[in-house]
Amino acid sequence: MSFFAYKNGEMHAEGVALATIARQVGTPFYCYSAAALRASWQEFADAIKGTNARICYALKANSNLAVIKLFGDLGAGADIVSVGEMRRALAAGIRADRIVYSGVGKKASELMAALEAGIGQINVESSAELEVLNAVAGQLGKKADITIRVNPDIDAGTHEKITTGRKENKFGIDIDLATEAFAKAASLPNLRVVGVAMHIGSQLTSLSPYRDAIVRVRSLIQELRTAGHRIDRFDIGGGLGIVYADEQPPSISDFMQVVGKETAGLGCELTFEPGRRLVGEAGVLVSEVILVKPGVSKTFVIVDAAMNDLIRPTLYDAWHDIVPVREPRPDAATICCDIVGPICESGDYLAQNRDLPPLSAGELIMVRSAGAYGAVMASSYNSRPLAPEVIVDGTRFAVTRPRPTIDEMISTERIPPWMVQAGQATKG
Ligand SMILES: Cc1ncc(COP(=O)(O)O)c(C=O)c1O
Ligand SMILES: N[C@@H](CCCC[NH3+])C(=O)O
Repeated sequence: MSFFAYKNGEMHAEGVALATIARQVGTPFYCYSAAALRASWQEFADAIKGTNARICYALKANSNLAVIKLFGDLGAGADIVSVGEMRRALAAGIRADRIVYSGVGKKASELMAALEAGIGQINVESSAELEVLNAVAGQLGKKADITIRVNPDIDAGTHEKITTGRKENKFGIDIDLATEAFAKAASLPNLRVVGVAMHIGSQLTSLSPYRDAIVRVRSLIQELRTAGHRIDRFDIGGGLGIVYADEQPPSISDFMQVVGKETAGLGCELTFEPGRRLVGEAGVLVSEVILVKPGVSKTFVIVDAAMNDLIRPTLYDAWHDIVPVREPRPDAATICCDIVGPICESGDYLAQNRDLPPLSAGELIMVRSAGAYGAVMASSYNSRPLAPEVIVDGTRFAVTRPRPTIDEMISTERIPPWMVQAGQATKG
């Protein structure tokens, strides 16, 4: 079921026409469907029913407070990678003990903030981090519950910039060095090892890398137990893919079956950290055509969303489906065009060589599957205000993060006093 569909010739998010939102909020804007978010959550919830497993939503995919709150209310914990994300999870009402803190480079000050807040699990990724965390926990008179994230050296078969489980990637401790790390952790008085973690990459469309990685980590768990370590939790990470073009990602229930089969008999509580799969298809980016520029070799449709709003096309050569907000006639001719933004970079495009019905200035377009790694990766390059975020729920909609004004963007900056004085002197 699509939560973004044409009704009466106009693209709607659930019961709200995108053109209505555009009139009120301006363009570009991100729009999320609450029903779509609930539906993707439900798929996970159904698949883990009756098992010893929990879902910690990976905030990095979309850290909009309303989105986090929606999942939190449905029972999600959170997977965070910074104190900023921790603050967001807590502000949205997720209990600290349901938060897992991942990340390859946590600073002592961040670890301290996490322990002070009572974060439930810290996934440690290096021997150096074990020592720092032990020292910080000691200062606070606390014992930190940790897992050690291992790097199982498995090719996830995804884009090279978002694969994380090969030994040449910076993440986790090499599985071959893991026993040493666990022994070290056990010797540190302020740490309590509760399990093992992995995360092999993002936008995975095949289950075999998960299977292969779990098989490796499973034998590690058995070895660790033989060596006397208590391993109660197995954090599988996130990574499940979504549809951008014609991918066929596995269903959540097939994924859970594979995980269930490969972890059977281990007696571990499982943690899943899905991000993209929960939010990706539940969000779109809406933009207005500024002008159309026919060229000698191609036609450029210049829109008011740019690489600063959605960086995925230029960063990962990612393909996002783009459709006009006003439904084209079924027999409408198409033209091949590049959909580009106003930024001063040739890499500023949302799509290249795309066949679309002819578009004209003032028309709206919708970029699909933009709910994950869209707004969170936006910048204000070229001093462009961050696009606002809107959530639709049935026939209601609300702006959850407004567009900042230019004044708000520049008002926190300061010109050093000596420059102000020098300027006055020059003028004088
Ligand atoms: C440790 C960890 N967990 C979870 C995720 C979420 O990944 P995804 O959005 O692909 O589900 C990531 C990002 O890839 C991650 O680094
Ligand atoms: N930012 C990436 C995903 C990175 C996953 C984080 N470890 C994307 O847009 O596909």
